[in-house]
Amino acid sequence: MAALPSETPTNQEDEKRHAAATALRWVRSGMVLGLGSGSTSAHFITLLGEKVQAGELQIQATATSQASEALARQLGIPLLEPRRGLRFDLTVDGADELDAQLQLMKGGGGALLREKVLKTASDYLLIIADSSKYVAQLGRFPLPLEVVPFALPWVLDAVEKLGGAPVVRPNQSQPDGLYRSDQGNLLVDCHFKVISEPEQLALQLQAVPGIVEHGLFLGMAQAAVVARGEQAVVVRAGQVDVEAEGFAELP
Ligand SMILES: O=C(CO)[C@H](O)[C@H](O)COP(=O)(O)O
Repeated sequence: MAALPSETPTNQEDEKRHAAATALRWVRSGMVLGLGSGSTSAHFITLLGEKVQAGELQIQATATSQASEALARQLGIPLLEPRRGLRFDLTVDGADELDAQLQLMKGGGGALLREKVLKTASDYLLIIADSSKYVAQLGRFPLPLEVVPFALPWVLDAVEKLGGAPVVRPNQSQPDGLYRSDQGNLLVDCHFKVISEPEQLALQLQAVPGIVEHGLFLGMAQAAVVARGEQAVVVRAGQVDVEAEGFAELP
């Protein structure tokens, strides 16, 4: 795995904010943006909102979750509803894990379905992450699945056969004690420990009826900004560049 610069003691939240601030260099006035979900994306949306309020950026956006949409609305970011033909110049989103080949694990915040929908309608996916997310191999973080409630028992059986220990995501504030996605579906977190063949696993999961989407995002991201200590590095498949003037140009 291509190495990040050596670690200096830092706060994870500072790294998230630093990655989000660096990602602003990708944004140009006139762009239509996809807004990701989770705490790193929330930093990005907040910083973006400040630029919009200051009149420094004119952009429009669609969010990947109700939470991100509410934050963007509160900050005065012009929002677009889903419609046919809508495309995004750039989507900026977090990840639970990423490797040097830009294989991603996403969905820790439960928004993987909308995240994949927006990514598929985007010309460019930029991932923003703190250094803890950069891994040699995917799988330590449990792989999230969005699952139709009726199909749950058979999905659990199928995941077990594939070698992952499935856990239905809890939410104690719900009457049934279970977490629901923005679509009203359940989330199942699959503990594989190591995912040695992500492409094969993705195909196997796609073949299980009732799994609406899985959290493996393979071959989808163009670049990632990973913050470590005071530095932000840009990861493109197989390559790590320490922050440098001009790296942020879109291809
Ligand atoms: O995939 C996601 C939500 O579905 C998030 O991007 C992922 O969970 C990272 O979250 P955070 O930035 O809070 O660490």
